[in-house]
Amino acid sequence: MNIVDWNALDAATRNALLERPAQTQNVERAQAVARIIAQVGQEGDAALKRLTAQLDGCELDALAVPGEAFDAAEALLDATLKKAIADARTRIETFHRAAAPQPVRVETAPGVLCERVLRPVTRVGLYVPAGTAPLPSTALMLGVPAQLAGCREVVLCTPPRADGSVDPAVLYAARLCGIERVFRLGGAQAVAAMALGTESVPRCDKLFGPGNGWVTEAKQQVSAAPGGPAIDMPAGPSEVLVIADAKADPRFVAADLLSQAEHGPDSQVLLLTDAREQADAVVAEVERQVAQLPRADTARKALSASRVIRVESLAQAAKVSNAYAPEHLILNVSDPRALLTQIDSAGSIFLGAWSPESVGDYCSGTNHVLPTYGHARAWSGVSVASFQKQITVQELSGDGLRGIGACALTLAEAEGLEAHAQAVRLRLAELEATA
Ligand SMILES: NC(=O)c1ccc[n+]([C@@H]2O[C@H](COP(=O)([O-])OP(=O)(O)OC[C@H]3O[C@@H](n4cnc5c(N)ncnc54)[C@H](O)[C@@H]3O)[C@@H](O)[C@H]2O)c1
Ligand SMILES: N[C@H](CO)Cc1c[nH]c[nH+]1
Ligand SMILES: [Zn+2]
Repeated sequence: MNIVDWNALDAATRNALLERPAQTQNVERAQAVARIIAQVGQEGDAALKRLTAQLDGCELDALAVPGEAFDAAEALLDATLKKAIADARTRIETFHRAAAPQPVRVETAPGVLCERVLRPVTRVGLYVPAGTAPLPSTALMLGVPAQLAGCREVVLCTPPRADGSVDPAVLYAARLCGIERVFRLGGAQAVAAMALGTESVPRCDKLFGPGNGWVTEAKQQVSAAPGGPAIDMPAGPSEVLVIADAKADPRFVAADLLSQAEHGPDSQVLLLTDAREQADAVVAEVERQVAQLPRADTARKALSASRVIRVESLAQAAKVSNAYAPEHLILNVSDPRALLTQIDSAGSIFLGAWSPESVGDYCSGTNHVLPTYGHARAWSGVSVASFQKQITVQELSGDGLRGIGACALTLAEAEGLEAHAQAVRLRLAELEATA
């Protein structure tokens, strides 16, 4: 890990430094994903089975996980893990319920009632990654808000293991969220199946979930197609940016950086510090800790695109962080609340020494499906609102229309839209005649 001084760099080098490794457009991958989507569209289940054999090394008779596999998964898991999944689920539900949008009902003028009602997206498709490692926590992060929103049909896809089975913890977490329609599908083919529908997999209105470059590319392609499903956001390879001052414990900082580096070779981790010794200490500590990780090779690949940047002040660190817009931001500084006021863009923020990013991944209660690639500049993480439509409603009494009708007439006439004006004028005349 090289250490660089932000203030010694020219503008072009600074920009290059804040680019994601996976951001450069991968034309070959985009074309391969387009071919996968086309195959699924043309051949349905037959293409899904062939692609699963090719890409996941798994021959499948049926794509759906059989009902008895859920019971078997529950029996197989040890009690401590089941309790951890259930406890995490409870906290995720507590936060998401509290943060859920509320209906609105307000009179904007006498006799003019405006409302917002909430309706679930009817049929949603969830993707739970399992390439590098199965992520049952992601099943909770998607399943809980889908359940709270009241989505009527929820299907979940996750890559199968070579023997055709699915990680039992994923099945257990899915069932805790009321999901029993699980398909043994991964990558772009899973996304294509949920977007287009096949003999087995229902076509979904909106797709959710993180994944590797194949999954993210596929989500973007299917949502861009005419009539394609909506997607939650581009939630690609994990990222963390840590801002640490001289007081931060370099062991904690290094561990936090490595926690996201171990996700995949194209993950990216950054450290910004205003303390020269802190940068040196963290680099040394990362070297020490990475060697002890089972996923040392993966983490080392991610570290090759990592950044350690010295800044002149924490205020400058906040500006650099805002420009990068990280998925996760850790403020490991003496007064994190003060620094928080200077942060504009991040998926999720962790304050102080005792808030490792890992707790957000699993069990503090916030959602871990978050925008990457800098999309945190404009997107938010998954929430109950992501699974809902917010529909506005208005109801006017005769007096209400009398009160605001002239305003509508003036604006319609100014826009030259006579039929708009007429729809108001006719009613005003009728009210006049019957008064
Ligand atoms: N942003 C977020 O909120 C968030 C949350 C959790 C995980 N993540 C990220 O999700 C990703 C999970 O990736 P993963 O690989 O572990 O699992 P994954 O399930 O996303 O991908 C595995 C699938 O990729 C497909 N695939 C692999 N190589 C392929 C190839 N050469 N051609 C076509 N398809 C291929 C296979 O079908 C396989 O089933 C990681 O990058 C992790 O950082 C992000
Ligand atoms: N850090 C990931 C989101 O970028 C989520 C996750 C799941 N399990 C562990 N981590
Ligand atoms: Zn993680």
